Amino acid sequence: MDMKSNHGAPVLTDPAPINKSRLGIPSNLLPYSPTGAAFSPSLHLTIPRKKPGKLDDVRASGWLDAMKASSPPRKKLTKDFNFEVVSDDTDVAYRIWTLKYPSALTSFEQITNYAKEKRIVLFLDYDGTLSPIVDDPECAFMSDSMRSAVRNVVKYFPTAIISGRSRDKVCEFVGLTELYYAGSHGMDIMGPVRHSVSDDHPNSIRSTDEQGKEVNLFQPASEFLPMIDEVFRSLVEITKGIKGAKVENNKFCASVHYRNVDEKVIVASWATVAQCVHDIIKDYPRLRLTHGRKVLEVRPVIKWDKGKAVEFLLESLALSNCGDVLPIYVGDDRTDEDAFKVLREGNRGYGILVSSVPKESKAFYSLRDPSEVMEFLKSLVRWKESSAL
Ligand SMILES: O=P(O)(O)OC[C@H]1O[C@H](O[C@H]2O[C@H](CO)[C@@H](O)[C@H](O)[C@H]2O)[C@H](O)[C@@H](O)[C@@H]1O
Repeated sequence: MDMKSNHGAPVLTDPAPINKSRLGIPSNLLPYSPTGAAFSPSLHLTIPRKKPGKLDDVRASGWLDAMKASSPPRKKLTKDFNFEVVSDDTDVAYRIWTLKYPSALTSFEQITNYAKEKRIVLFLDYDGTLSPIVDDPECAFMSDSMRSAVRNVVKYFPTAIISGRSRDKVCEFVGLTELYYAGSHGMDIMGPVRHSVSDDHPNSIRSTDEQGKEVNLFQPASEFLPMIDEVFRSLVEITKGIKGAKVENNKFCASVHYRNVDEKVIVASWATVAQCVHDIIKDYPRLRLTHGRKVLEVRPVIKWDKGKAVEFLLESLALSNCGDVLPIYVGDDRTDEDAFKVLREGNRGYGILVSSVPKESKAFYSLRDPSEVMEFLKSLVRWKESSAL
């Protein structure tokens, strides 16, 4: 992989927002959907207008549709996949879906057959993958059994956790030192030191980890730190009257959670959250919005994402461009699709989507939930141990 052309300088895209948008909405305010996730245009909310025309901004730009789509109703899910099933038949729909995205557990032999003679590198998302989704983001703890599964897998396979959270926060949740961490959707990578071109990048600095080990800290969006901080504070201020809304500082991005906001409460609905975020970021053409699971994420307009982070880490580990390397990425969210895409399009490895409902994805395989992720990690360890005998 050519680090100079691919990673050396994350290029800032054109900050000029006007005339590139549909409906005259600045491009940074359009829902960012690199994978073409389906947003239903027919979803409709009855919401009183704050100011004439105002809520039309977020509705027309698709924000509300995308917010709805972050937890789609059963009917919609089955309709998206053209399943002629009634809404209660989610299990049937799921089983049909797994024809396209087979379970990584039932396909385990197929995966390991392919992995024979190859070095597996593991990339794991955190929320919804290693820890179950919970109402309070501060309480998304990883179970001890999951921690022990990760600790064991790390003994055999180079492993990195790539999260939307701040790197410090995800390190604190995971509490293991033997692996690599990338926070802020890959915009804050603490990886191994390697005397390669990536180490010479201005956004790359030598540092030491908590154990005093020399590491390479790569922060391609470092110049955005003051801006994100300012926006974080404005978002806290503007949403403080919205019951259930919560703003999280993820260092190089800010996340506005609406999981606990009542979707239909007239005075403080999802539409109000969307409008508040819109009102703040419309003045920041160098920031854009992405959608996660009941969360709006404000992040810099740079060409950097979890997919780039995977490529960067493979390069740092000197495992890029090696025919005998099999990267496996396990994740549950839209932002993980960037990594699935990199693996699929480069024909390099497998994405595994964690989902208990049918979803379109660039992944190859699926797992239902974090407990299946744990089972998969344990299976990898058993396989490795038995093949070493
Ligand atoms: O890339 P990830 O590690 O999956 O992080 C993505 C976001 O995860 C967190 O939010 C999600 O999980 C919360 C806890 O289960 C849940 O309450 C929330 O609704 C989910 O969106 C995290 O809080 C965000 O900052 C991350 O960006």
